[in-house]
Amino acid sequence: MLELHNVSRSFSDHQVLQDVSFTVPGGALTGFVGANGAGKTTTMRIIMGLLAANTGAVTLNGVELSSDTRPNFGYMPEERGLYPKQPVIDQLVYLGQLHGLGRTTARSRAMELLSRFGLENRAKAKLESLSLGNQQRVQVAASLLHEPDVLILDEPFSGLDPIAVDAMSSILRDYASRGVPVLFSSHQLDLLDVLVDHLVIIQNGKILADSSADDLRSSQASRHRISLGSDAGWLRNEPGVGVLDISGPDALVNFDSETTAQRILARAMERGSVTEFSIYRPSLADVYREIIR
Ligand SMILES: Nc1ncnc2c1ncn2[C@@H]1O[C@H](COP(=O)(O)OP(=O)(O)OP(=O)(O)O)[C@@H](O)[C@H]1O
Repeated sequence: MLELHNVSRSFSDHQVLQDVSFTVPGGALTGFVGANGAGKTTTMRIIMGLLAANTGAVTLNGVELSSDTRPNFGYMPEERGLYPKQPVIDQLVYLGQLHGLGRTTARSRAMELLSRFGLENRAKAKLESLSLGNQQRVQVAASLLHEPDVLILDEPFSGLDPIAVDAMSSILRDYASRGVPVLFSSHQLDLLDVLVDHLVIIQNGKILADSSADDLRSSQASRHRISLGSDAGWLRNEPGVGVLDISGPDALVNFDSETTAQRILARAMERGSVTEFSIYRPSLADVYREIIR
């Protein structure tokens, strides 16, 4: 398990991270979300040791990180680090060697990863000749070459089409299933909903949530989605009903009790047709919007 303990960081007088503490469990995919400028990249760079924290510590399995332990990290930075004009395989072999692999091992690891990502036929192509999705896969392959103990990825899904998103998701899930902590940032909340096991939410450099996805979803009051044959505006005047949204005949509400839910169902049926009356399970996108409000 990777843990941040009260990490703070300022640039001049701008405090970018304030007492940031969270966990990235092993064997789980952890999503890291927050608005532009919230502090995600800064946090990841501190985890990687590319930037120093002013205060606080980062530990892996309880041991504070030093430059000796960080080489086992895999990192995909926001500013992608590969050379567009160089052949894919040459760059991967070179990076593998930088991580201490012998040339032959680096080449065989690189080819193994490329074939796992369906790119074995593009090994000799220049990076720039690949589609964005395939370039992104090569970037991830570069971060996996040395079989890292921790994987940190800055927006690995940005700019990918749905097929490439699926491929990237299965690569990350596969890697996490080895027991490795995987942390990735993303602005795609719908994707996080299906992908992550654990979610960390950051806003203005402060952590607002650090929980399993299931706990976060169940932390929200249960809601009901109602669709009627006519305008649902009357629900606003009913005691015990909290209206979250009404749009013509459709409403999203919460009830103060099951008794209220049953009373409203009966009232709705008296008034006309009821096409939907169902419990609505909040998505992580709903939870995120609720928490940052
Ligand atoms: N080297 C730096 N010098 C000064 N300010 C910086 C530096 N690096 C980051 N910042 C500031 O820190 C804040 C957080 O930036 P950061 O890149 O960590 O946010 P982010 O959550 O990754 O944003 P995005 O989603 O847009 O990538 C921003 O206000 C940014 O301008």
